[in-house]
Amino acid sequence: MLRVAVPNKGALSEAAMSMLSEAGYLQRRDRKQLRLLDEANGVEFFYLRPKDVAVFVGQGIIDLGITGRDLFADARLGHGAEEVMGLGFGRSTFRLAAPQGAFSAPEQLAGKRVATTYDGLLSGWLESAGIRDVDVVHLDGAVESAVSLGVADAIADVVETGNTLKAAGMETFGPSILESEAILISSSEENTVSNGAARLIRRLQGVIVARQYVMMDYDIRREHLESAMEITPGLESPTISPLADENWVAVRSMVPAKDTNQLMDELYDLGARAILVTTIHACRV
Ligand SMILES: Nc1ncnc2c1ncn2[C@@H]1O[C@H](COP(=O)(O)OP(=O)(O)OP(=O)(O)O)[C@@H](O)[C@H]1O
Ligand SMILES: O=P(O)(O)OC[C@H]1O[C@H](OP(=O)(O)OP(=O)(O)O)[C@H](O)[C@@H]1O
Ligand SMILES: [Mg+2]
Repeated sequence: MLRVAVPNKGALSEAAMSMLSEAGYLQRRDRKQLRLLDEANGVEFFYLRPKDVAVFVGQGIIDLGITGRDLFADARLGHGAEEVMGLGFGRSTFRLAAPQGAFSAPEQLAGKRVATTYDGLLSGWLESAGIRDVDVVHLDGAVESAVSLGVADAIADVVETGNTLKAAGMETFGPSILESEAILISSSEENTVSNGAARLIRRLQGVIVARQYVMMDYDIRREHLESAMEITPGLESPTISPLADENWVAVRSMVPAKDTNQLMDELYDLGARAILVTTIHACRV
């Protein structure tokens, strides 16, 4: 039986469960439920603290898990587990921040105190950046208050909209330490090719593609077909069907959802007509 860890609370929990539901797996209804057996799919789900997911998968107790790339890096597992793929939700950036004007470069942190919830991630980055003698202060949350309360000179934290930092009168400085999103991790490479795991990975890939692509249909005169196919090359290659009027063909192609309007404008300018866009409910790529 494949064992899969899912965040039980926090920023990633709901989105992780709805992605698994979309992929055809049973998910818990009760927020207090700690495990759930999906017998039909041969998977047992364990609902764990997102920070602990990496630990269980790293020790091989659980085969696959969903967590944040920043949380995974923070666990500093070395070869214990590996990232299989990004899941396209829970995006954030891990940044240094301090009161406006206090610091302009991370090198200035030598000899200073930096508060964070992610000490493993921060210490690893400071080491690799060659910034020594930084006092990393561990806090469990509300890190933005650390400077005004006098326990630190700067902080390192998750930034999504930047509203929390702004409200605390702080600004980011230095480079982005990590671009994070929800990821699928695996306890070993062999594990990802076992029957149940390979199927779960394929299903999640299908959900990601169904969310990122739409289906575009249009009619175009034959002489413009080649240029049109350059605009909508599709995943493999577009489907071309004959029309009753033999000067025209119908084209069907998957295109990135975010480019929809731009592509419709380009196709229209080329002479395409009856341009239709439909969402993809599910797919296997
Ligand atoms: N706005 C956000 N705030 C916090 N975490 C976010 C945000 N957007 C995305 N994430 C991601 O969610 C994960 C943090 O999950 P976690 O459950 O620890 O969040 P949390 O809301 O801080 O939970 P808690 O504070 O209860 O520990 C990280 O991978 C982080 O990058
Ligand atoms: O850039 P923003 O969109 O403002 O989001 C980032 C903030 O959200 C998270 O805090 P959370 O609400 O999880 O509280 P916590 O610090 O107590 O964990 C994170 O730690 C930042 O404080
Ligand atoms: Mg938090």
